[in-house]
Amino acid sequence: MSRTRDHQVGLPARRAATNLLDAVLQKKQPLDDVLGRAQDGGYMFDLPARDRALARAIVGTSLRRRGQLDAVLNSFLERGLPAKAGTLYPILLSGAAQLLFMNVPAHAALDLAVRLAQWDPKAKRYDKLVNAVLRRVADKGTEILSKLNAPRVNTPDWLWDRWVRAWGKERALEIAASHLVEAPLDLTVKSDPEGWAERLEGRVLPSGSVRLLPKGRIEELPGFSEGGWWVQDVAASLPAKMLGDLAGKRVADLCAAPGGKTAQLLLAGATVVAVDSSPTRLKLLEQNLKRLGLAAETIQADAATWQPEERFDAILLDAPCSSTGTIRRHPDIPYLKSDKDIAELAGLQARLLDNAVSLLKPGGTLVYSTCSLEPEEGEAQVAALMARNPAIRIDPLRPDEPFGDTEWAQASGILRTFPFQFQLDSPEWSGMDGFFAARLTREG
Ligand SMILES: C[S@@+](CC[C@H](N)C(=O)[O-])C[C@H]1O[C@@H](n2cnc3c(N)ncnc32)[C@H](O)[C@@H]1O
Repeated sequence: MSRTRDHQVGLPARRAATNLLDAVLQKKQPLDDVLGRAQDGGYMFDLPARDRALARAIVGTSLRRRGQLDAVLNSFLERGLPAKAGTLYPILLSGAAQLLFMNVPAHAALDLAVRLAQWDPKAKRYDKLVNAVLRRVADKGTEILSKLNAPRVNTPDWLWDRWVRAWGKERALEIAASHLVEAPLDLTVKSDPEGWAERLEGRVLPSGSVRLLPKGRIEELPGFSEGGWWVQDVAASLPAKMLGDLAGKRVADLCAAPGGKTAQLLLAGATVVAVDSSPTRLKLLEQNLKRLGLAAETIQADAATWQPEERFDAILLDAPCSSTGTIRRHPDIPYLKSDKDIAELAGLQARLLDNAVSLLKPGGTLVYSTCSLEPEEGEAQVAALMARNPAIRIDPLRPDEPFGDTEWAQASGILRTFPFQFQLDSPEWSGMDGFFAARLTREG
């Protein structure tokens, strides 16, 4: 294949990556939304699987390494980035990512980036700038990178400051370092973890989850359509387990969609009422349960005000949150969320908690969880609930129950996980989402 033809072959994937980065970083759209749209008709709908995978890898690397890439680019953009330049910034960012972190040969990365600029009416007058800047990135970028603290510079200040305040500098660095590597794919299986691990070339984790390295579309993996398993990070599988054996119990799963925890509650023997305010997400939950051969009553309602006639033996409240514990999987979060979002979400979580408590039978159990590293959405939320409502107590994790003796169980009896935990033998196989969960009881 000639060099020109080779480059043309790589163009659609680069164009998709540029458009995806433009949507996330310049138009502030969540990556999952634009990728989702891509499947059914948007950015990548007509690309073969190999190009889709390449586009995703370019986008992931550009977001994970954005701080380093910006530092390198800025040192060659003497007058900064021109305004109103269309996709110029995503072209430079993704070009630098390919040169510095993806082993793409310089001639290919440069040629493709220049073509992308020429194709965009707003960026085309900067085609020579693209060529000049990326040439310097190829020559000098590695040297500049060697002077940077990668975990720190790839974490925006607003998150870095929060994590240092909450967890100290050492842990903040460990959290940030974990975000440089894409997360593995964890599955919760209905049964036979060893069998599924063998079929999917995965490993069984001590918790019973099966871990794989991400490969292609999830819907195409063996066992998906027959409902043998569902995708759920190992940390996300822990809160429902804190409710223990639920045989014969009536359980409300508030904020239930897409249903990973509903499925766990059903398999633990509960009769489940699954509540979510989003009709589209509730539909997804229904589809997921159907695929898994499970059934729950589903209700579309605002869980902050919902008042059914009967109270529940147990409640799981897996509240909407900033999701800063899932940045390994969602590297766009640092650039889309803010302190303001966290304050607003904390207000909603408090209202959800107050209503959840009112739905609990005396002596009943409530597990409150979030996939956030922010204490306002976890530890502080529970402390404030107990101050408002003296009948609520923490029912501490005991050393003799599953994972009660792990580093995730805190002295106060709550669960707190970090993305740098769960280290296996290589970074690609390691890590877990950052999660908070507390088991609470209502006395009287
Ligand atoms: C963290 S997700 C839940 C994940 C789910 N528990 C699982 O394990 O698959 C939060 C959910 O809360 C829902 N939600 C947000 N605000 C809500 C509200 N006021 N009432 C009910 N559901 C809400 C969202 O639609 C979203 O599906």
